[in-house]
Amino acid sequence: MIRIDSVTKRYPDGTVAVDRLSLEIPDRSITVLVGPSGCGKTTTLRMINRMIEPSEGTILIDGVDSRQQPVNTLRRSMGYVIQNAGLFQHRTIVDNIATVPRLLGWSKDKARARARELMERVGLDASLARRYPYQLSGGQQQRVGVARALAADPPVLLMDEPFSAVDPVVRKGLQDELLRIQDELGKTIVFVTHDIDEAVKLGTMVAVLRTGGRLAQFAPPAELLSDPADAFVEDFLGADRGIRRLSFFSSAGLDLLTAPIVAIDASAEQIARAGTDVPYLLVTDVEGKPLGWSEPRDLTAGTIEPAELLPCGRPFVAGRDSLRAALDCAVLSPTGWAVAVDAEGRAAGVVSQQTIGEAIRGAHAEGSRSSETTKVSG
Ligand SMILES: Nc1ncnc2c1ncn2[C@@H]1O[C@H](COP(=O)(O)OP(=O)(O)OP(=O)(O)O)[C@@H](O)[C@H]1O
Repeated sequence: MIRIDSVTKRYPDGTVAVDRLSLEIPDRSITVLVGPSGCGKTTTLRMINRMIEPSEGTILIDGVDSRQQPVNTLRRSMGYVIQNAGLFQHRTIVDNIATVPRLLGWSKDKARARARELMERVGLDASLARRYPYQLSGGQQQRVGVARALAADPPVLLMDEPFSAVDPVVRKGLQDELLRIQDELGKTIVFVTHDIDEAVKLGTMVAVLRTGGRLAQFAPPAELLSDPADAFVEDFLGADRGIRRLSFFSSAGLDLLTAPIVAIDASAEQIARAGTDVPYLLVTDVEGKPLGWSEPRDLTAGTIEPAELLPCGRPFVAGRDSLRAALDCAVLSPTGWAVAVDAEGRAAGVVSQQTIGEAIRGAHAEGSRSSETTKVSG
């Protein structure tokens, strides 16, 4: 839908912010522009909606040169979200969100109804509708910014570091919300960030730019992590690239053991049978939810005290979470074994660090034969 074709931006003082950039931005997915400060991300984004005009090259929207469209029509087909949301301080939340529909000539009632619907969609409580922006937290304001950009249902969303000013917990919530909205609405999103973790989490495709506005690599995140194009990209991805790549491998194939799991009301015979050739047993409550670890010889039927067990730590959800999540659980576990649970939080099995290590080696070997890796949650 959006094709950037050999675009250069030279500012009047001679600064080349973007240098012969070509990118095919796929429809209905999130394309992230990432790179160090000053590498031309914002300039590129603003050239898409013509807030900045390219010096050379063309930008095609649905195959048509963007310069052939009236600039107002073009901008209304592209929602725009910036850092700190950029809300109108003298307007209520509902009227901020209704801005573009009102400009398009919708009645006040219809525009406000649409705004209220969008508040719900971006996770804002209806009670905030009559407030003013200064009466909202940073994260809430950012949600209003997203709702405002979506108000006229534009096919394209341009987002310039929208979540950079909020704390990491709120930021994660906003990122998850964006992925959910994208799943539901299927917008074409171009997202600027300088945070590679955010790029890897959100991007279907990630464009890494280097200073001087040149493209270093354009690839899906899994490929970026497995095959960085050069030393610059490798450096930008950071030293823990290998660990991060594990987020793309599912825990579904892990060999989970169920034998070393006993319920708190287990009989002496059940404990003896479970503990024959494992160093630790996982004790669960009567519903099967993990309570903690114990060496088999320390367990006596009928007298198991949850407070005396070794903590079992955070479990991973079997099949849903990634190998990275499974490894993290094992590394943090006092026994070196990770606990897998089902969607209801009941123990689904246990797995040792060693088995996870073997699965990782297998996944890497498989991954190097096929680049068909998709994102896994957790
Ligand atoms: N109006 C301008 N006049 C001259 N140079 C400019 C202008 N706007 C931006 N630049 C320069 O162009 C280059 C790219 O700027 P741009 O804002 O696109 O980068 P960025 O990657 O978005 O940076 P950041 O992550 O710091 O926001 C920088 O060197 C910047 O100083």
